[in-house]
Amino acid sequence: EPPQGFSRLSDIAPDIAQDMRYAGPDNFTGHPVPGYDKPQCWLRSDAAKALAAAQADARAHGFSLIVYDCYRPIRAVSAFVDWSRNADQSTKAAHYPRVDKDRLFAQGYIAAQSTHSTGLAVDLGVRGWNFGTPFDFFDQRSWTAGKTTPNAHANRQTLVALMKRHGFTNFPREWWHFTFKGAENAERLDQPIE
Ligand SMILES: C[C@@H](N)C(=O)N[C@H](C)C(=O)O
Ligand SMILES: [Zn+2]
Repeated sequence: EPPQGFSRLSDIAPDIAQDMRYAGPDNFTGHPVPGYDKPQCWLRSDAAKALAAAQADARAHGFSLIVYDCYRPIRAVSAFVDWSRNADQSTKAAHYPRVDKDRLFAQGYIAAQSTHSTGLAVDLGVRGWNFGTPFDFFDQRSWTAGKTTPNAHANRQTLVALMKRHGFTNFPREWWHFTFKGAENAERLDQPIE
């Protein structure tokens, strides 16, 4: 069960697609991440309701959201730190071709104290849209205002504007990462998603 004050996004917004990357091997570590025992999006209920409103807004404009990560247990963040210090480079080409993996935290692409652990951050895109780079491609080309095609730039701007209308702020180094109001000072949790 989600912690007190949290909801399963599937209960609040069942038509938002979920591709929970850290629950399986298709992520920058190349393995399922500790703490993600089920491929479910959990969020603080206020953020989940705001995301449901964003999805209704998106639908009214002819598109639909897909989430990649929501609440992230602290143990998962610890696993990311351990991964950044090990010698495995198998995901470098797909996820961090121009950054040393042990610099990903210092460069801001992964947080050692993540707002995801509060349940007030979400990584997402739009079904069928091209954003110029894939989710979790840690590179200047993924910066929201970074160099990309006109279409991808327009898609990023549309997503940022949509999310802003519903209380979410984009992280300028990752077009996919958004935080809801209050995320910086909220409690971080370690309950696994199970
Ligand atoms: C790792 C990436 N998906 C992400 O969420 N990055 C931010 C900075 C975080 O780890 O909180
Ligand atoms: Zn994120």
